[in-house]
Amino acid sequence: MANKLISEMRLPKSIANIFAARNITTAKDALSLTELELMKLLDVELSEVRSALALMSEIVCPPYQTALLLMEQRAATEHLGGHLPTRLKGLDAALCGGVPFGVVTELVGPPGTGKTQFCLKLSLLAALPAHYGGLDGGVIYIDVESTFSSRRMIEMGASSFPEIFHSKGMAQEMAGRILVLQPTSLSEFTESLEKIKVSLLQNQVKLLVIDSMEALVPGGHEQRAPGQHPLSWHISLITSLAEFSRIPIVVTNQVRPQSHDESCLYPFQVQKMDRILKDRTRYYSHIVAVLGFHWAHAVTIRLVLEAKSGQRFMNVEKSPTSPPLAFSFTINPSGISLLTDDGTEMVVPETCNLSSR
Ligand SMILES: Nc1ncnc2c1ncn2[C@@H]1O[C@H](COP(=O)(O)OP(=O)(O)OP(=O)(O)O)[C@@H](O)[C@H]1O
Repeated sequence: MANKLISEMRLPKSIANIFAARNITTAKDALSLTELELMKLLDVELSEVRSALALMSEIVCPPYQTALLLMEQRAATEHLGGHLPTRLKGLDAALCGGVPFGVVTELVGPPGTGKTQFCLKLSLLAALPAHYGGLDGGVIYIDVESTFSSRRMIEMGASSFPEIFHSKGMAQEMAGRILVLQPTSLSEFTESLEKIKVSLLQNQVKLLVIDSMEALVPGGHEQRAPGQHPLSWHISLITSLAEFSRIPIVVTNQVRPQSHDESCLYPFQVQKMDRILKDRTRYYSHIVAVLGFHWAHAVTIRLVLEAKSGQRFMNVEKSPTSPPLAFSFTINPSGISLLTDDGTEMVVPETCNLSSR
């Protein structure tokens, strides 16, 4: 902005010409001099200098917004916002209604903890007719690990919404709204993403699932220079897709420790749970998201799924609306169920302290 040309600022011609004659061509050139210096240099009255500077400042300053204006804008675009309710009462309360539109939500955890089960249920909920609380839309499910199971999804539907799934043709209709892509390589994944903007519009997509990103880059946890990660382009595209389409984007991943030192391990990687409970902050403080810092910052909500001693936990590890909370859950024919709607607040002051590493 400061490099804007004075000749394009519609100053009175007389003073604009003097600036040009003194070789003061940009707003930056003029605004870095004092009023007195300008008076001397341009040989004009103080009042003329002041009005020229005022006009330039107005043009080059980024526009400010009041909190009231921001609130009004938010209210006006509320219909573009919103949430996909997960139907897990405590989690929806923590997330102010469910998985938010327009941002990336990450599910992380080791194999078998329920990430895919959660994604299948969310897909079903997005495809469900609006009068049953769904989004009545299409879903694009990028199934990198080939773990998508339509049979399991219909089982979840029939157990959770028997009135819909037992009526003739509804299971087929719901399943028909979910487009499954199974890229087998990073280049196929790249191709799918390149075409996705059009598919989102054509199929009235209300949810995009990627299960999982990390599976695309073996050794993706290795530390690389910023911008050198093989998924850098994909990460930027996914965040911009979320903003552009205003739909929820859910991505599954794994997290790994940066070192083999046990103090840097994630709770699910530590054998003795009591050690974690004693010093939970220590374990959480060293998390490094498997796709690195670029990804860590691209994610607005991170839910960590873990299983220990036969018990499963879902932790709200990063959220703009909730403190770190832990919910215990089970997986049953209808999908994921919370054992209690009240989450346990976790004392994890350094949970989001990824960048400090
Ligand atoms: N019908 C069902 N009833 C109860 N539990 C089930 C059912 N189907 C699957 N599960 C449970 O779901 C778990 C698998 O979850 P899921 O496939 O979501 O794991 P994941 O975290 O996605 O793993 P990965 O990273 O390997 O893909 C299994 O441990 C199994 O116990």
